[in-house]
Amino acid sequence: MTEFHFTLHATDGAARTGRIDTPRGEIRTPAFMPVGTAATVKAMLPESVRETGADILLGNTYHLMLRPGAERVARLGGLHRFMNWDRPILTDSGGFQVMSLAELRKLDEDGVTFRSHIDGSKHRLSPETSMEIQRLLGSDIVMAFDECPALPADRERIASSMRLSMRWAARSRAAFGDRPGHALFGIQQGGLERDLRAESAEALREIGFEGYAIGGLAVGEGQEAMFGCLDYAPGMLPEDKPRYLMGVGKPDDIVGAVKRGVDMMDCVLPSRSGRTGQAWTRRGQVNIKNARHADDPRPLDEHCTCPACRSYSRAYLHHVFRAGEMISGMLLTWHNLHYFQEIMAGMRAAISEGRFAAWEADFHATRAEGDI
Ligand SMILES: Nc1cc(CSc2ncc[nH]2)c2nc(N)[nH]c(=O)c2c1
Ligand SMILES: [Zn+2]
Repeated sequence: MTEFHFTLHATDGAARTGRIDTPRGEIRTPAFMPVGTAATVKAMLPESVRETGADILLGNTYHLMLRPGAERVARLGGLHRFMNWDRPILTDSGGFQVMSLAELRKLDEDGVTFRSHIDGSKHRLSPETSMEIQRLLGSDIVMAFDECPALPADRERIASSMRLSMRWAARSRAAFGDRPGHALFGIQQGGLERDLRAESAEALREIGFEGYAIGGLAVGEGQEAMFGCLDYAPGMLPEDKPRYLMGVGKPDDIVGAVKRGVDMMDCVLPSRSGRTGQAWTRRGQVNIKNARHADDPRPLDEHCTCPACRSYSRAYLHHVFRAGEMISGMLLTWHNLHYFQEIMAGMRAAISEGRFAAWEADFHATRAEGDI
């Protein structure tokens, strides 16, 4: 049985490239993880997600515990079997989604009680129940149960929330048990406060995890503040373990995060914006619903090798979006996920060849501002 093991191959400044070996396959870092919230990457078949270059995808404890239920998924063979994805899966621990989606939630030292946004039924999440749910799902990378304070928040609120999350991190570690080949990641909190970020990193290092996430960012602070925090936060975490920045982001967020030492990221952006007609390309964004594309015979991006760009015109994509046809969301999601993976592959190669700065300069130079 292959253990869970991270190997660093090369660094270029603070940027790193490497590989995570897991029993279900390798994860090439820096890695972008598509989000499969309800056991599906929306509008994509799993084999298509793999074709875009993804090594790992995300699932959600919150959504799956409510529907179809973690016990049911376990009875049916676990999440990999259930959704026909046999490579690594990372599941978030649920606390973040409760605070952003559930109704009537009550937070206390032990955990959080909430009502389902689907049918109003009452549920409880704690470090212990989150670990049990993620075990039932069978995910390869389990996230510690944390609390992510909504910003803006004052320093005292951020400090007390972070310290609660650190107590929950210790309980998550204890409840996770001994699961060879599986990983538990701790989540650093502390908002934009450097000293609180350091306190959190030290607390997590004391407990010991197979990987470390940077939480509490991409919650409305803006790119400048996020990068300011990423100028020091990744370096506070053990350098021989993967660093996962949660919920990020737009292409230029991703490039800036990798530049600052982040190894893994996830975001709903490429899939969600694909369904709304927003295409991300190396020359900037294309809003395919815009009338200017109605007669355009060119592909979204003439350099792109994805199915949408190989075989369809902007005029066609414009038409099927305007007509509300399902193929519209499929093709743009595929293109966006393909493009995001192309960015990751480009950065992995550039870092391993010591030319990240040149790659980054070219990345920014070709991105015309606004719609193209
Ligand atoms: N910005 C952001 C995003 C997410 C969701 S990541 C995700 N889950 C499922 C899909 N994507 C976070 N999750 C946790 N547990 N903690 C955080 O601080 C946090 C911060
Ligand atoms: Zn394409």
